[in-house]
Amino acid sequence: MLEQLKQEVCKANQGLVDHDLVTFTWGNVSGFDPETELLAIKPSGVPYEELSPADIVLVDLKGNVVEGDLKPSSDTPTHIELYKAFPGVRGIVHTHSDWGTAWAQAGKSIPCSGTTQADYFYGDIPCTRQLTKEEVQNGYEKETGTVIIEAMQGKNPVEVPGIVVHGHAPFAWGGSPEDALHNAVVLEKVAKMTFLSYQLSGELPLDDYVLQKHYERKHGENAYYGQSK
Ligand SMILES: O=C(CO)[C@@H](O)[C@H](O)COP(=O)(O)O
Repeated sequence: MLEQLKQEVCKANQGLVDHDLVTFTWGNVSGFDPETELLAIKPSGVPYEELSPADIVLVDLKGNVVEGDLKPSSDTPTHIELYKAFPGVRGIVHTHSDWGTAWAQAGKSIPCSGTTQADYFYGDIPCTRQLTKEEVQNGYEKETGTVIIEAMQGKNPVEVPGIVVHGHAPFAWGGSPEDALHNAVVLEKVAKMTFLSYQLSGELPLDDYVLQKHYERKHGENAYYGQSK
C-alpha cells in the first residue's frame, strides 16, 4: 500500500512539471495513508526529473521520518497540519504557479466568475490572511497550515479544494495525489482566466444558481459529467 502511494506521489510531483506549475523545485506533492497515518512526500530540493518512488519520504503526523534517506519537503509541516484538519483529504499540492501566486501576493481571493471554476470550486477560491511575525518566528511552514485552516472555517474541503496563502502561493488538495494535482491545475487555470476577464470587464461574479448547477454537474449524487452512471 505504501509502495503504491510512493509511486503515486512520485508521479504527481513529476506532473507538476508536465502541467507547467513549477519553476526549479518550487513545489511539492504528498499523499496520505489513513491506515498507517503516514504521509508520503517529495524530498526537499530534489529535481523532479531525478525523482524516483524510492526517494519519496514517509513521515508520521508528528513530523518524524519513518522511511527514507532524504530530508522531506521543507513544506512538510504545512501538509501535516492540513491532513490533521481535513480528514478526507488524501493528497496535497503546493506550488508557486504564476497566476495563483499573483493572487496570493495581492492578498485577493479568486472570485467564481465562470463555469470553469464552478465545475471544481463551489464558489470563490479563498485567500488567507498574512502570517504574523510571531507566527513566522513560531515556524513558518506549520503556521502556514494554521492560516489555511482558519480561512477554511465553515467551508468543505471537498467543495473548496484549494486556497491561496497571502504573501506566499497556492495549496490544493483532493482525494488522492492525482486528484490534488488536478485541482492545482484548475486553480492555476482559473487564476489566469479570472485575471484576464477582470482586465476586460471588471469583477463579474457568476450567478449563484448557475454556480450551483455547474458544480453539481461533476459533484454529488446527481453528477452526470463524463461516463459515470
Ligand atoms: O518556498 C518554496 C519555494 O520558494 C517551496 O515551495 C520550495 O521550493 C519547495 O521546497 P521543497 O519541497 O523542495 O523543500
